[in-house]
Amino acid sequence: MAICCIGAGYVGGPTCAVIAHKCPDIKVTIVDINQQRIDAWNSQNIPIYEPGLEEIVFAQRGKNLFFSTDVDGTILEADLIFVSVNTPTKKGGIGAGFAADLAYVEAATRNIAKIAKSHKIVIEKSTVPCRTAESMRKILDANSRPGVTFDILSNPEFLAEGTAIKDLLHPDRVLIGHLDTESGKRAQEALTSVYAHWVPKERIVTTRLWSSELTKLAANAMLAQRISSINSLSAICEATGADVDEVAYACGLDSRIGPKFLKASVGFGGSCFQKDILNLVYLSQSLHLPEVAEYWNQVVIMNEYQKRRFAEQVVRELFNTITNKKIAIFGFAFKKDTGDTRESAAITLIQYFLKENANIRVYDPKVPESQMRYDLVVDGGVDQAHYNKFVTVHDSAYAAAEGCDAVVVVTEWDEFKTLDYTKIYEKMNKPACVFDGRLILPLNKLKDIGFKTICIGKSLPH
Ligand SMILES: NC(=O)c1ccc[n+]([C@@H]2O[C@H](COP(=O)([O-])OP(=O)(O)OC[C@H]3O[C@@H](n4cnc5c(N)ncnc54)[C@H](O)[C@@H]3O)[C@@H](O)[C@H]2O)c1
Ligand SMILES: O=c1ccn([C@@H]2O[C@H](COP(=O)(O)OP(=O)(O)O[C@H]3O[C@H](CO)[C@@H](O)[C@H](O)[C@H]3O)[C@@H](O)[C@H]2O)c(=O)[nH]1
Repeated sequence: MAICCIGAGYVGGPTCAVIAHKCPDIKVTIVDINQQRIDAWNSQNIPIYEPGLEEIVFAQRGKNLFFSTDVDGTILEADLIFVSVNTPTKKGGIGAGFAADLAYVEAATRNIAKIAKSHKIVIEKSTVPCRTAESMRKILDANSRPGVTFDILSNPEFLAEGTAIKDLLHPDRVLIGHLDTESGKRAQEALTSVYAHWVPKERIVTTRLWSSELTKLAANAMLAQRISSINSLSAICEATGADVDEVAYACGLDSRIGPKFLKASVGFGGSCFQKDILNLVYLSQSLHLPEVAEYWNQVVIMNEYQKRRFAEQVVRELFNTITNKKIAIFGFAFKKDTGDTRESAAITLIQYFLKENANIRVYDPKVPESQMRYDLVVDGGVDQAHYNKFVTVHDSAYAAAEGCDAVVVVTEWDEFKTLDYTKIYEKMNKPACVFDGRLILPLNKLKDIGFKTICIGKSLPH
């Protein structure tokens, strides 16, 4: 069997590397139109930081795992084709700001139709709106060579960045949506046989196509909803003296609620949650279900509120002005153990602080300066000259904090928990403040050192 994966990104790369690792009898080729990305996958410096990924890629590459820009040639020889391209939120036109931009999915689908000379099983791996498979089928049928047939499956990916390899090796479930036809069932069995190399049969769930597509949006919306719920409660905690960690812990002990995804924070980031909820909101609006749309939209609104609330608190605690003050930002990635910065809360916070003319000194163990510059200047609208004057990037937390008025913890990197905060305190301006946007620091210890400590969801006397 030969598998082609179109899209060598955060999903295509790790997912198909794990398939190659677990299925030595299958040839897996991951293709992309981005030459630079493919070159990086073929180098010693792979383009994605993900614990455990490098080891798997280095072990399989050149054996049954290949990275290539030969999209057409790979489609031609494949039996199964994963479409794992990006589906960002549309920036213009109908549905701008909400709907998913399906241009990349459509381009990949048209390419498959044009090239295929034999039957292909086309698998939606990208996160797409409900009933996208129907559009893909129409495109394939209308553009294929005579006699060439296709099956379409939905196989959404549930991996989280930072734990992608663990999630792929031990998934809670693998979901395969298929049409209720003989051919659809055969296609589903073919894909099931791939996952069955390592995933227990009872964890491979099969549903109708549309249920599978909707499940992906629903799962992300529900996960994000839990974060917005606890974040909304964090505001009540600060106002009342309750402690959000205690509330989350005690709520999570109820087996019907469970403990996961109840960590209050400066707000969720990442390329998926916001995009997929907005997608669900748009779908609901399109289906003339305004109350449903409004319900889910509130999850995003609460997330924006949380980021803004935290940024305003920093300014307030620094005597209502941060002009020319130095603020150390600990962490730029959207979560720990990844170098991905898409929709990171750090971007929003730094934009806010720059508008107040603060000096920003950033440290992140995995995000290079070029990425920060891209996110803030190219994508984030910060003036280049302003960035050059007010933002510096440092190679350690200690260096970033030197001479600062405040440290703001934005990403929950483990190393921030065990820094020598006495050493940091000594080199900061006084009063020295620590704002813990992730609830990871030993605040009582920091207070004893002399820090003024401010933490989401806790009204600590500082
Ligand atoms: N990032 C995640 O953790 C995650 C998890 C689950 C699902 N998803 C979903 O998976 C999809 C991919 O996400 P990602 O984070 O991997 O995106 P990504 O931007 O990292 O990768 C997508 C890749 O597809 C390539 N591409 C686009 N059009 C192409 C074409 N026509 N032919 C060949 N290559 C093409 C791009 O060059 C890019 O390298 C999205 O729909 C996303 O919502 C992402
Ligand atoms: O209790 C929590 C859990 C997470 N977060 C934040 O939420 C964001 C998203 O985290 P996470 O879900 O762990 O990472 P993602 O890689 O965005 O993964 C989500 O999005 C993927 C893309 O669709 C899905 O496949 C995953 O199942 C889903 O968890 C990050 O900023 C986290 O810091 C919190 O603030 N509190």
